[in-house]
Amino acid sequence: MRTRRQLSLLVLKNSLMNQQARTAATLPAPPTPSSLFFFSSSSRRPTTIQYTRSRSYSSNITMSESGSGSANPDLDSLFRQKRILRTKVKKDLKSMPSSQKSQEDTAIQNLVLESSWFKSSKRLCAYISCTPLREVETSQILEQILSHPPKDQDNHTEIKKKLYVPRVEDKNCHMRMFNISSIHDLIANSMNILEPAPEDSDGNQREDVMQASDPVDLFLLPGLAFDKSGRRLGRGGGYYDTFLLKYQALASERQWKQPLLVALSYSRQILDEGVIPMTPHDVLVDALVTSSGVIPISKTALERM
Ligand SMILES: Nc1nc2c(c(=O)[nH]1)N(C=O)[C@@H](CNc1ccc(C(=O)N[C@@H](CCC(=O)O)C(=O)O)cc1)CN2
Ligand SMILES: Nc1ncnc2c1ncn2[C@@H]1O[C@H](COP(=O)(O)OP(=O)(O)OP(=O)(O)O)[C@@H](O)[C@H]1O
Repeated sequence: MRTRRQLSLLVLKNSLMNQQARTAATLPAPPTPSSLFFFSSSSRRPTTIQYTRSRSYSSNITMSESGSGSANPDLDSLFRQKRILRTKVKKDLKSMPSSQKSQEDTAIQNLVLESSWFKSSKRLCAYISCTPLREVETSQILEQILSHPPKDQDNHTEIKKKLYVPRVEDKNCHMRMFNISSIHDLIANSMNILEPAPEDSDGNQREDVMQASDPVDLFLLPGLAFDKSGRRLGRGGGYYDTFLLKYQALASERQWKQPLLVALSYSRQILDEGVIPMTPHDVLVDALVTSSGVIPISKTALERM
């Protein structure tokens, strides 16, 4: 089995290969290292980071020990900066007044439920919000999807949406998304997050989204912090980035439209550009939903939202 470090180097290699195949438009000019307060000003090794606006973030890190496959201090430093930022954001979320939290939870979910891109979605992957993690709630959205299909303006019942939710398979960034049709399909895992068992109560295998014959059109993503360039800081497991890269590759292979990646965020989770450190496997989101409104970021989002 590969170690996390080997996996990361593999992803870096794939990412560099993918970069050649993609048409990448340029992100806004990156801030200078001195303006990134989480970036060390004493980096001892040469690091060139190219900011690309492709569906996944690709950074080209010049390794001073090229080809050695040994530790990369620049990458280590970025992961360290991510850990520091996670601690800071978690502390800030803990201090969020519960009245503000519930006001934002309701506003964000209503924005999603009332949006055309949500209403028109047929198959979606969403997270099951976990209260101790202080994530934006998804309970109202999930309830709406799983209970009664919404009615459109002419009072026609829309086609019931197909919902896939995450299940962590192991500690090696491996997560799957299974189809559920009821909230009762979920059980709490060791991290106290509700997730589906791979088999239903009749012993039938649930559909894994990677095996589905039709494309997912929408992902509702959790995260600890985001910026208006689409950068997303997760909880550090690498689960979502790994999954999204695999799903994007599957969609390309099958010539499907790429899914819209929408992250749900409290206002305080939106950080200034340049503050969120990016590592090679990070996938950019297409849009953010905050209590103040939807923020489309990518060209895809501007076209579809
Ligand atoms: N609701 C929800 N489901 C999800 C995710 C998520 O972020 N939110 N995941 C997204 O990947 C996957 C699970 N990954 C997770 C990774 C870390 C932690 C967690 O509890 N982290 C602690 C710190 C633990 C530690 O430091 O060892 C924390 O964040 O406080 C939870 C889920 C799949 N399901
Ligand atoms: N110094 C390091 N060098 C290489 N890989 C590392 C290093 N530190 C952490 N990792 C790996 O990177 C992955 C975490 O990536 P990252 O911190 O970008 O996750 P995330 O984007 O916050 O999480 P997610 O994708 O689940 O939302 C983990 O698999 C971890 O083992």
